[in-house]
Amino acid sequence: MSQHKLFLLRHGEGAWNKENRFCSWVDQRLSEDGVKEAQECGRLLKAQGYRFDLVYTSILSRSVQTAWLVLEAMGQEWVPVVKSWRLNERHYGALIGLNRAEMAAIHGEEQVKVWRRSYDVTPPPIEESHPYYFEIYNDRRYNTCDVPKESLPRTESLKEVLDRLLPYWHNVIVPEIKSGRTVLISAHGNSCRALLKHLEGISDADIAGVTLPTGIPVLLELDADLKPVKPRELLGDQAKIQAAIKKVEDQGKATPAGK
Ligand SMILES: O=C(O)[C@@H](COP(=O)(O)O)OP(=O)(O)O
Repeated sequence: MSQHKLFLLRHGEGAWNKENRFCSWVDQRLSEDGVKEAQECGRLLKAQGYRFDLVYTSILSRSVQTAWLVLEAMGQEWVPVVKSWRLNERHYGALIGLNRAEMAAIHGEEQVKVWRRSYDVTPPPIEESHPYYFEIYNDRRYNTCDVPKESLPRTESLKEVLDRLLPYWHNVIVPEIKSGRTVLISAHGNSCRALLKHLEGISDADIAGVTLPTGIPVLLELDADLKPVKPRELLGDQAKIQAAIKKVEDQGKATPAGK
């Protein structure tokens, strides 16, 4: 029997989603379309009568901004928003800032798919010579983490995302859900995929086929042990959602659709 509703949300479109660049730990704000997606998401959730008690975000602006816009559109601005680096997007290492289509043209679409969607393949780490290294690690938000800055990742597979996310899930989020609070997690494509893998028991192979579009809320209905009682539901116009998923998948093609 469904005891709890949990909502996962990949933030609205960010500036680098539009440019088809791996954004990861670079702090980009939402694009104009991303702002609209987040507001639309809030309007949809309000129209369907949902109410949140707590919102969790990463410490990247695009997920925080999305949470604010959703709550504003729902008229629930008072709801607490709690942030943790453990919900950050996957650290894409040396791939950060690179264009996916250009990478596919150089390394092949299959390699780009392996980097983006496989469970346990780790891209090369980011080095100090990388153009975004100091922008990331000199940012004072990374002084606030529950691990020393030196221990923060320099690259991650999806498995490593799950490894750093699960302690936060179990110790911080689970007790709130079990105490009856309705939680929204406003995070990222891969941090949400990692959590979905855990909650739904998706195999290492099958997680490669799971892609989340921006700004679309995912509803999970969970039993008392936080096991899903039915398939996840992506809320909204299903034809538009399928088109949005295809658009994200096609970002890894050498010549993305529309070019
Ligand atoms: O890091 C990024 O560029 C995207 C994910 O990229 P892909 O795994 O889809 O390539 O993360 P998000 O926009 O959810 O923060």
